[in-house]
Amino acid sequence: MKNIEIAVIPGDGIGKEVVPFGVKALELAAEIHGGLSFKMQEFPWSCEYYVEHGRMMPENGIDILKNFEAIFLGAVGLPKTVPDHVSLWGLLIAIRREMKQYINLRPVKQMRGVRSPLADPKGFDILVVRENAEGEYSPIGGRMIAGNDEIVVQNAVFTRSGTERAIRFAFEAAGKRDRKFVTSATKSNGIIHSMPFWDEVFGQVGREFPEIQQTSTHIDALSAFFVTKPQTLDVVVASNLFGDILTDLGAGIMGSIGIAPSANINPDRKYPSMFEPVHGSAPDIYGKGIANPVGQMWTAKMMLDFFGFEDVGQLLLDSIEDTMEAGIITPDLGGKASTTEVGEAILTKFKERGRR
Ligand SMILES: NC(=O)C1=CN([C@@H]2O[C@H](COP(=O)(O)OP(=O)(O)OC[C@H]3O[C@@H](n4cnc5c(N)ncnc54)[C@H](O)[C@@H]3O)[C@@H](O)[C@H]2O)C=CC1
Ligand SMILES: CC(=O)C(=O)O
Ligand SMILES: [K+]
Ligand SMILES: [Mn+2]
Repeated sequence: MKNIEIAVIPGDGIGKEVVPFGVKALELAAEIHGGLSFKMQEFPWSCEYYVEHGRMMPENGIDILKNFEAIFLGAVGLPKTVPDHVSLWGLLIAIRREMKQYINLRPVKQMRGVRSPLADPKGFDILVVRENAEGEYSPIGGRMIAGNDEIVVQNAVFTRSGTERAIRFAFEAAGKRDRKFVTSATKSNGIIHSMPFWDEVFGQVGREFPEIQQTSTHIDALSAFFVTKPQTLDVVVASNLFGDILTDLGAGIMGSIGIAPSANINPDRKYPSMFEPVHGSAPDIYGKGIANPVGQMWTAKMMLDFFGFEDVGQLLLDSIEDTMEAGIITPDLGGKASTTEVGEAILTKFKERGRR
């Protein structure tokens, strides 16, 4: 029997509405598998917690999380109450960095049962490998001289080790896929220090993988290719910000921001990895009961995969697609079903598939 201890952080907004279905999917996965169990502990760390305590999590929050094998998170952010840079850097980004979750894996693929907004999606299947611990997400810089002459500096940080490990991870991931093709997202025509450096490292690491087809594409053109010919892409490796933007675009071509999953991975497994959907707390729909739970539930599948339970994870993904194919979908996908109706329908399918 494998027992996995998980810290559950619903966070803010619709995170609180979709996480319960992700948790139920994990519990059901354990039941179906038979040799797996989860011990979950929930933490109320969020913007509401901030209002009460003046911080997003306790001072020893990171130490507390280190006792778990994984973190299952919803979303962070309540911009009318706490500025986004304060809330995200106080919880989400703090965890990514402190836990050395330097890889963010984000699949982008055409789903059964979802109508892609692309006229001819051609079965695209992309894995975005996003550098997740440095790059453009950086606390370095500052503001001076308030008023009309104000000066603001924001520095991006690229280390050789950080860049190499992200790119190497992407090549290794491509080696396990059919197409064996890595595209590097660059912008070395406009960003004259970090991106030529990124390209140089991509070339150097790429030489270790002669069996993998490899190319560099500027992020602007690559964004267009996500729309015009996503079926030509396989693994895409990108810096922190580029990967962030490309994966909401990826969610868009899949059909909705509400269905995309992600895994913040510490490949060394020295610290817990964190699993959260791509989407944020969606304050515009929070409280209406219409948030799509698919992103959170597919994220549960990524966690099952990470721990080596790919078979039951595949059953969960199949159940998600069955449900969408049956037309049980939330308004973001053009349907009328509620969060609960979709979540429960997926769990019912999952139970059926688990019995077979
Ligand atoms: N990883 C995280 O925790 C993230 C947090 N945020 C935070 O979330 C807050 C809102 O940010 P936004 O830029 O509006 O991004 P968002 O992803 O929360 O929402 C963007 C749009 O997608 C829709 N949407 C998102 N998830 C959905 C779901 N599951 N079902 C149906 N519709 C869904 C929303 O209603 C909204 O119209 C901010 O505080 C932001 O900083 C944003 C992105 C990621
Ligand atoms: C904040 C956000 O959207 C992300 O890093 O994924
Ligand atoms: K999220
Ligand atoms: Mn994002």
